[in-house]
Amino acid sequence: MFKCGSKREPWGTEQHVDASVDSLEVKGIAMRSMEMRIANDACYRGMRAVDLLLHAGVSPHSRNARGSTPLHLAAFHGHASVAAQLLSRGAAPAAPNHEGHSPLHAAAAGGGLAVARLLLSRGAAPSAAAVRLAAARGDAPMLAALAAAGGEMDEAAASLAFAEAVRRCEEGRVDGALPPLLRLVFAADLRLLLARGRSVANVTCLRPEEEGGGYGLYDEELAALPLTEGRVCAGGECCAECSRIDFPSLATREEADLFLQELELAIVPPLHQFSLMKCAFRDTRTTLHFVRLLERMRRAIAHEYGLPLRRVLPVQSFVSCFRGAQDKQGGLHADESTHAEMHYSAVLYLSTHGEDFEGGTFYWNDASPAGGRERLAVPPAKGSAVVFSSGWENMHEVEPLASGTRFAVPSFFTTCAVPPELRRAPPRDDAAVAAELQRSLVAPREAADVRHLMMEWHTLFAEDPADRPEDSA
Ligand SMILES: O=C(O)CCC(=O)C(=O)O
Ligand SMILES: [Fe+2]
Repeated sequence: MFKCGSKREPWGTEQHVDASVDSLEVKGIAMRSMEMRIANDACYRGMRAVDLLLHAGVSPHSRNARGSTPLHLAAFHGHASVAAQLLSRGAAPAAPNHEGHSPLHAAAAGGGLAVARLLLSRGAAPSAAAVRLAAARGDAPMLAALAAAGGEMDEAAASLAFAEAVRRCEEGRVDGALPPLLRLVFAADLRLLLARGRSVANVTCLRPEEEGGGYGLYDEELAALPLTEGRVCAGGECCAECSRIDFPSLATREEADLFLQELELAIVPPLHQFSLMKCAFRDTRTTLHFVRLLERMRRAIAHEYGLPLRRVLPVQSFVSCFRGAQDKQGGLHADESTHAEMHYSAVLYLSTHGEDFEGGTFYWNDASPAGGRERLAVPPAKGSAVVFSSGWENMHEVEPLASGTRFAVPSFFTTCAVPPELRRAPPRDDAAVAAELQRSLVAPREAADVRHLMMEWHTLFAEDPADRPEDSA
């Protein structure tokens, strides 16, 4: 039986051999079948033997029982020179087999990057199925090659790639291949998020009239504070424009449900909060789900406010859980007023108003032009999020919970630089990034490790290596 290495061959080479035992005679060499011989030689002897066979008249279009061509087989086994030879002899770069799989699909399944690049350069289209195969294998270079040709990850592919990243972390395989994979997932997540839609309401930035004032105020005191146009953004570099953005689906329902399952076990009464720090001491899977969502919020903020990704740092993120009637949940406040370094906020909801709980609605609370205050309701829905500039223009409050359980993930970001005394040299390469992820996220030994991660985040999860800051925030 024909076997090529130890790889599983999804397009059925083995059946092919069983099905085509027709003897042929070429230049005195007895063979069971030409197709088999090409496939075999592609695997073991490479181009020279294939060259001889092709010269002897074997067709590069020959197919096995599943309709796979020699090009499919060369692609799966990563023989770029054989594939090039077959292509130069007229092999069709995109011909599907009986299952509809193209040679590129075979390359994506087998990890033959050079063949994949060759096929793409000959016009092979990167199908969603090929992208998903590469995603499931966590093959970042293959995913990058497919994306460069227009084959970007869809939601299923991004989740497969992330699941593979989680698996590697759980199995202790945190190496230089992991950061590029995570960066691809995070970039896909932002693209997919924006495709799911959002609605933006621009608002005039507001700050306290009195310089240095306006901090630590709540409720009536805050409502009465004299304000003027502009941002404070103490110590940071914020965008000059302010807004509030509704994302109907910052997390998909499946993601929200998965995360929620974990949280329901982790946040048991009387606990009603769960921070990333506590999360990192719980288990790798929950931590990484948290990190993926937090990074999506960070990228959404950088994108919406036109800020370089390296300037947006997470300062705090936690899951809040309120159960049953609560007299007071969140009075009127502005996030930047409560903590000066909070410049951008995001609140992701994991529960739905009217289904999982009653009350608990989020309200914008603005001074009305006619005097007094006016409120605008944002009823939480599973997977939805509000993202906003944290200044005095975006005062908000949360209505007391009447019944049910309400999970939310309030997250706060700063544009302040990391204080010089806490800065570390940015990691030199992806192996160093991986080592840092292992130390501060996958297997932290003390809370300080996770705390430090927040400050290093922007260097570990930069858009690309060139975006890693040399000496600043
Ligand atoms: O849970 C919410 O809806 C908002 C929470 C909030 O405003 C905050 O934590 O600052
Ligand atoms: Fe808030």
